[in-house]
Amino acid sequence: MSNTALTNGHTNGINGTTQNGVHDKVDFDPRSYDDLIMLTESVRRQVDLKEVPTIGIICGSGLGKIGDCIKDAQILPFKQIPGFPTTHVIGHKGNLIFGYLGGKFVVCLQGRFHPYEHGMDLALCATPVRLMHQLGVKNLIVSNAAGGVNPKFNYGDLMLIKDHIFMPGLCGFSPLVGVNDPRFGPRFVSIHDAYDRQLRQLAQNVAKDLKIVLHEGTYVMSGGPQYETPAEVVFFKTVGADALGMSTCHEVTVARQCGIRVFGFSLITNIANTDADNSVEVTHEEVLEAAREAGDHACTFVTEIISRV
Ligand SMILES: O=P(O)(O)O[C@H]1O[C@H](CO)[C@@H](O)[C@H]1O
Ligand SMILES: Nc1nc2[nH]cnc2c(=O)[nH]1
Repeated sequence: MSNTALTNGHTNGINGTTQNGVHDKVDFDPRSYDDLIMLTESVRRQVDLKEVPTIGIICGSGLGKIGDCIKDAQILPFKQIPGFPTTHVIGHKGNLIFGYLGGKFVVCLQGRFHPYEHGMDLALCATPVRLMHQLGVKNLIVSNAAGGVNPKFNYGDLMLIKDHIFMPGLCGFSPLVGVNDPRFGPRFVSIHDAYDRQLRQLAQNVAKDLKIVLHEGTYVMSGGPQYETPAEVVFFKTVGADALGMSTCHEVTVARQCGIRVFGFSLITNIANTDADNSVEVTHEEVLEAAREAGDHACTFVTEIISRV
């Protein structure tokens, strides 16, 4: 089957009307397990699940090319998924894609929800990970565009995420706050091994074979949407950051709560400036341009990792 955009069972989202009897829930509560099950059932009804998708992918800003590489793709726009908000960030297409990559049946989020877009409702923004878990995902590949802090990093490099500093999470904005339904996973989640060691080793082997420069480092998620001041970049550098972004950590936290193994990588789209006397502007256009240039590269890397998982 060639790539197919699915238009049956249309719904307009959280507050939308539904057609074809697909979903009659008007309000979606991201902390309700029952709502998650309804969301999952709606997706199952709209897609022909040929196999259980055991691998999930989340595409970062401008990295939607990874989703475009999927074969026999069934494309479900976010607006057809009840409970999913819309994504407003340019470079995030807003599709849930099912199909084959690296010889495996995968589910891919071509676009993500950033907390700054949705009133810092991190549970809502991480709902796609809970959906993936319900669908059978065991391994999650998360990607993002990030500013490089480590002086060894260059524009266009890839960084494997070894660990993270989840700034909103440290300030009480965690997707796990609020009443916890134990069906989502434990109340207290150990996050010491968030980025799976075996998958990191596998990725290093892939990078070596493909002759790709792959750094390893710590990703910091700030709340955004503003980029960092030079003083903030120095602060993050001092506490151990190698790359800066505004996503990923909430998704990884939820993935770990439900027992999904995680592999994450950042594409270094700009070099973060530490000197207030040397004004260097960062723009989202620049971020997207870097991601566009690295699209094929990232796609080959992810495809090869998946084929070896
Ligand atoms: O993390 P992703 O989705 O790649 O997006 C990154 O790019 C945007 C800024 O240019 C921010 O949203 C930042 O988080
Ligand atoms: N916070 C943050 N996010 C980014 N996403 C891409 N580049 C950057 C950056 O420099 N800072």
